Amino acid sequence: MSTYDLIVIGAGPGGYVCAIRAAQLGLKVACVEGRETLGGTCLNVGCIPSKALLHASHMLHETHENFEKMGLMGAHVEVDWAKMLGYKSETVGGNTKGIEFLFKKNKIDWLKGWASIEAAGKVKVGETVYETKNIVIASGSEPSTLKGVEVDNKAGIVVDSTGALELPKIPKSMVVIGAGVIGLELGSVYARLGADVTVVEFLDFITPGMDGEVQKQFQKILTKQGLKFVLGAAVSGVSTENGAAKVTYKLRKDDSEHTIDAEAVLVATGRRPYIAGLGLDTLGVEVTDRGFVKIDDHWQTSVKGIYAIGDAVPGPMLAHKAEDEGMAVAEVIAGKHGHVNYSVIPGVIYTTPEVASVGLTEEAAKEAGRKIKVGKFPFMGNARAKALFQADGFVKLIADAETDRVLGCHIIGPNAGEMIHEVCVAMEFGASAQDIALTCHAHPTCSEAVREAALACGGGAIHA
Ligand SMILES: NC(=O)c1ccc[n+]([C@@H]2O[C@H](COP(=O)([O-])OP(=O)(O)OC[C@H]3O[C@@H](n4cnc5c(N)ncnc54)[C@H](O)[C@@H]3O)[C@@H](O)[C@H]2O)c1
Repeated sequence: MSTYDLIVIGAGPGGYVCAIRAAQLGLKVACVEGRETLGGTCLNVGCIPSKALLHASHMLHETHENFEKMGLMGAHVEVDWAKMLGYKSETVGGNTKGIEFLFKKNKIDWLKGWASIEAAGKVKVGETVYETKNIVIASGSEPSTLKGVEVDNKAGIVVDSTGALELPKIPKSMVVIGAGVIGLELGSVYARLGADVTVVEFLDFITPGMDGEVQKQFQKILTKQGLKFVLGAAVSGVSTENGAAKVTYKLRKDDSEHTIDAEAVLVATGRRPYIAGLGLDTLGVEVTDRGFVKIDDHWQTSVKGIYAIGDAVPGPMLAHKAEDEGMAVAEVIAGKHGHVNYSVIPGVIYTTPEVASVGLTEEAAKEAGRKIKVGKFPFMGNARAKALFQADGFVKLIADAETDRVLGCHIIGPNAGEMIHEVCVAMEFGASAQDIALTCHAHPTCSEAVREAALACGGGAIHA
């Protein structure tokens, strides 16, 4: 059997991107994937299917809430759930097939099955042991479990993010446990589809790690959209009876116990690395106390020739962070320089409006003792956002008080997930807020709000 230069374990965004880049650099590459289709969590049961449902439910919301305001009259649009799920599956299928095509084009062997590592240089799939010079672990993550809560995606009552993508019906009521990215994206899907959604969150605020002002405004916007929030509440158990669920939680402020009944419960309390079965213990690959694979500056684990990237290693669990690491580690293995700028990794919540951020929050900057300027601009002053009925948010740009260098940006607004990239590029180039302010922005666009926030870091925004 021929020897590979690289075997990548896992064909999610980290793994498949790593395999493609390594093949482009002339390496002989195989990628092991046990799922029926390539693309990992992101394409199969994560980013992509959820975006299809977010889009469809947003369209529904537009017909119900905004069409009449624009003079678009007519019959009330109804949901055909089976058809909507079909659209979601087609979106997924088109993308996973695309990766298969890219593998063929780049002459990457797809080793079908679940891998374990016998030793450095030996990967076992089924009964076959493959020889390779290098191994990259890109095995991703899985939903974490919660004590007292049993997820059963098949039954479709208490589900995790995977089960929430194909509930048997649109529930009349839903409890979402955890006000993180998954809980709020999928919670807003079902709220728009007509469910009465209550989000129960352990902390006293939503979206931990985000800018404080963004958290508050985002919660207000979601509340206006019909989501209810119970904050400072620890869920201690969920029971099911007669096709419905009862969620028990304790308020942290007074330890009082409460319950909520719901037709469906989404458990969205985080994800954990998926590395069971790889045989890392036997190999002596070190892991952190939270179960992430330990790596050095070149993504190499404690065992030479075995690398790890993506959700399996510490850092934000984001597909694009995994992709960047995948490309970088392929470069390193090919003897070149791989680089990831961890201070410029955007984060996006794909609700409507979207929430996007990059770099330092105001709180983190202050905690680090940095002197900063904050330039804020509300979308109320942006003509385009107003025409889209999405003017409730703002752009907040953070710059160094002395050098004016851009340190971070936080946006709630229409297509914030697209807009954030102008700031990412600016940060990569070490730009100042003035550089953004002096850059001509097309009118009328939502991106003008980014320029206005940059102007607000200096002489002042024009339309504020
Ligand atoms: N758009 C995106 O970029 C995107 C989309 C989906 C997932 N992801 C990533 O996937 C990972 C998992 O997402 P997530 O939303 O599940 O996790 P998360 O860590 O973002 O949020 C989980 C929330 O659950 C709360 N929680 C934990 N235990 C609780 C309890 N007993 N009762 C009440 N609340 C409790 C936590 O305080 C936290 O706010 C994240 O790293 C996220 O960034 C990203």
